[in-house]
Amino acid sequence: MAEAPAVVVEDIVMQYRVREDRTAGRRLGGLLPGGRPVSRIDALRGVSLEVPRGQRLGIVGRNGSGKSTLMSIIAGLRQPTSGRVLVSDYPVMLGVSAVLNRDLSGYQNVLLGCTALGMRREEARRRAPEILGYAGVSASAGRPMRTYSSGMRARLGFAIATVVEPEILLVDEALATGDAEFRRRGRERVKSIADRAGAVVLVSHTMRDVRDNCDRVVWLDDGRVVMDGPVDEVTAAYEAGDGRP
Ligand SMILES: Nc1ncnc2c1ncn2[C@@H]1O[C@H](COP(=O)(O)OP(=O)(O)OP(=O)(O)O)[C@@H](O)[C@H]1O
Repeated sequence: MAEAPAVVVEDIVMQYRVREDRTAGRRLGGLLPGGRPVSRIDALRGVSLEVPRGQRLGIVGRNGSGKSTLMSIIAGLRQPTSGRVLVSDYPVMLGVSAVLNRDLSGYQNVLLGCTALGMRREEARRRAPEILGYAGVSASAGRPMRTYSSGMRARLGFAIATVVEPEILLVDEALATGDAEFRRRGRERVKSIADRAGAVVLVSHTMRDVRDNCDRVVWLDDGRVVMDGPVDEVTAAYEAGDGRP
C-alpha cells in the first residue's frame, strides 16, 4: 500500500470579507450589519492537491493568485471558508518576515525561536553557536536584530526554522532575499528534508529557485490550479505567458 502523503489539501475555498473605505468609492458587495459596505475577495476557489513524502513542491502564480493564502491555510494559521487540510505533522512555516524580534539580539532570537519549535532551552543554548555560524552571523550575535541587513535576518530565520529538520517545511519567498551562498545552503537543507521523507512546499516568483529546489510545480491563477506537473513543463508554460494562463 502506498505511504500516506505528508499534506492533503481538499477543495479549499477562501473568501476574505473586507470593509471598504467609503471614501475610496469602490463598492463591490452588500452591506455588513453595521451598514458598512463590504466586498468579498475570492482568494481560493476550490484548490485540491497532495504532497507525497519526499517531494519538494513549488507553487507559482502572479501577484494575488492565492499562494500565500494557501500556505497560511496549510500552516494552520488561517481557517479556510470551506474544505480541509490534512497534515502528517505540524508544518514549520518560513516567510520573508520570519518571526524574529528586532529588539532582541541574534543570540536571544535563536533561543526564543528554538524553544518555540519545541527544543529544550539547554539544547537551544548548546546549539546556538552552530545555528549562528550556519546563518553566518556569529560576529553579530550580540547585536539587536534591527541592526542586521535583510539578508542576515533571512539567513538567521532560515537557520532557526530548519535546525530541527521539520517533517513539513513551508517556504514563502524566504529564499529570495539571500545571496548565492544562502541559496546554496537553502537548497541543501530543502533537499535533505525531502531525502528524509519530509515534504517541502515552496512559493517563489524566481523560476531559478523553483527549478533548483522543486520536483513538481503547481501554478495558481485567480485562486485556481491552472497547471500541476513536472518543473520544466510548468515553469516553461508560466514563463511563456508571463505568468498568464
Ligand atoms: N488578509 C487579507 N484580507 C483581505 N484580502 C486578502 C488578505 N490577504 C490576501 N488577500 C487577497 O487575497 C488574494 C490572494 O492574495 P495572496 O496574498 O494569497 O496572493 P499571492 O499569490 O501570495 O500574492 P503575491 O505574489 O503578491 O504575494 C488577493 O486578492 C489579496 O488581495
